[in-house]
Amino acid sequence: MKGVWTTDHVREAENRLLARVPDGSLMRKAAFGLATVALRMLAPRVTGRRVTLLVGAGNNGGDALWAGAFLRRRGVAVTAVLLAPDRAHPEGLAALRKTGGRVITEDAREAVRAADLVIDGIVGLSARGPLRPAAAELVEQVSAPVLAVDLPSGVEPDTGAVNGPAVTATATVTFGCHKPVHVLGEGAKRCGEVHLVDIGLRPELGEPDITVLEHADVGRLWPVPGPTDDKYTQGVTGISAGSSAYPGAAWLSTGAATLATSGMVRYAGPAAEAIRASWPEVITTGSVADAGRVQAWVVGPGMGTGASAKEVLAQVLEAEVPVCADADAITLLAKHEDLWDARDPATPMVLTPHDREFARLAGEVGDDRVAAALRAAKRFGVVVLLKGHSTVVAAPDGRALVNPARSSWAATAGSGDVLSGLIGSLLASGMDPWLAAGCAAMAHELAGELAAEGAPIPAGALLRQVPDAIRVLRAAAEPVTP
Ligand SMILES: NC(=O)C1=CN([C@@H]2O[C@H](COP(=O)(O)OP(=O)(O)OC[C@H]3O[C@@H](n4cnc5c(N)ncnc54)[C@H](OP(=O)(O)O)[C@@H]3O)[C@@H](O)[C@H]2O)[C@@H](O)CC1
Ligand SMILES: Nc1ncnc2c1ncn2[C@@H]1O[C@H](COP(=O)(O)OP(=O)(O)O)[C@@H](O)[C@H]1O
Ligand SMILES: [K+]
Repeated sequence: MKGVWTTDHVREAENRLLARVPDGSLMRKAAFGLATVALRMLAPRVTGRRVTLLVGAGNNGGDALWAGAFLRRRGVAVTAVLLAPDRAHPEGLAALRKTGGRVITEDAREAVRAADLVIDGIVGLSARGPLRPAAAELVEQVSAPVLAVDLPSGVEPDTGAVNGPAVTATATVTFGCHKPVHVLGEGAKRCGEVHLVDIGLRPELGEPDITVLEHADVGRLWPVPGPTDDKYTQGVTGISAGSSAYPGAAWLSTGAATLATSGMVRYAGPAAEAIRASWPEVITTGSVADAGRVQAWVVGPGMGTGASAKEVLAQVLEAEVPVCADADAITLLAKHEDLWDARDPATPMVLTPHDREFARLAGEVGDDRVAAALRAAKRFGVVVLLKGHSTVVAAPDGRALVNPARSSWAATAGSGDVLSGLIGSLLASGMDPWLAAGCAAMAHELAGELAAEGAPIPAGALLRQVPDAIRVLRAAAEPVTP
């Protein structure tokens, strides 16, 4: 598991650390790490290569200037462009000048265009809003790879939102810990590869604000049958989905539950015949009332939002087993407040809205997706999985998890139906609902990537890769044998 801390918490931790280490030592440590990555990006030839530093008013610029001094010692030709000449970090500037670095304050376009590598030290943790015009104009001239200091300037550090001109980095070097910008939304894409430099901050940081699961975590958590298990002990998943208009949603969701865990899947609804034909191992019935016992329900995909769908949803909620409510079930819950009364608040529930469904339920998502999901989770007393390129999973107790996608191939019609089936099967196994949603999000994204191999895919292809995704996750959890 990887932890992520908000800028407020990073700053508090930094202040505690700064109070007990010699002046300037943290910045030099950070800058040395930055220079090391810069050298790797310039390799194999380093001497004589041209690095241009874009230097802003604060410590982010200070990091860039100190890194410039380290690069000078390795024979790199370094030019610093000072965007706020009167406020450039004095010690960093002195160090760069001492090593023979060039410093300019105007006519910087040529230095930017001619660079083999540009280091973005415009703004870091204190950034607010997009790049200002002078910086934006220079950044537009860049054609070389960009190494961002702490974060790509112009991106909001705590949300990853991009609301105007911002740097797109080839790589980002961050210090002490990951921050939200590195895992959330557009910002995460703008970071490129993120390198973490240890500056001794970890002991000063408390519990992370956001958790990012890794393959090995999910591989360890994925339920597998043991010697004493049978088809019932592993949890039976119930799927209440589909309609005559959308039988495909039922097929995708049921298929995902069938492939995700051993045990048993029951389907209840109008697509029973189609389900039986392609998933013969699924026990099918026409209605939730006739379905028999399940340990978790998935409800919503393609079920419609009319009176009969509302009735079905109420039956599912009254069953007092964990529920994953997706798609039309979310719209129904937003439309009919009385549906919430059917639910025992102590029974786990996962809602899986995309942005428009979220808006119906809890208002516009806005820039801060983690805060929005946490707010809704608390208000409704449920786990909220907010879909997107970075999937956010928030629990009512304040836990937040982010699954940043490495590609966007999963953004295809019906892929959300697959996700709901995965979540349902993990809930049926008894997994904590917050983890169930997080593990499912990772398996889903990985299945999409395995299926796509560089070309668009339908949701059915993503579904077929679920077993391979689970294999990859489980393999990551295996101890390495020498
Ligand atoms: N503390 C530590 O121990 C360590 C810290 N470290 C480093 O310090 C960095 C944080 O440094 P910091 O706090 O000095 O602020 P920083 O982000 O450089 O901003 C400076 C000023 O920029 C301005 N500005 C704001 N928005 C802007 C925009 N959109 N476009 C243009 N300008 C904008 C605004 O000033 P304004 O012009 O508004 O007066 C703001 O005050 C951190 O990211 C890491 O790199 C490392 O060395 C490790 C040890
Ligand atoms: N840009 C994106 N990058 C990666 N994954 C995405 C992106 N957009 C959507 N997804 C994922 O694709 C799925 C789409 O779900 P949803 O919108 O409910 O589709 P549908 O209702 O057609 O099944 C979700 O798992 C979501 O997280
Ligand atoms: K930066």
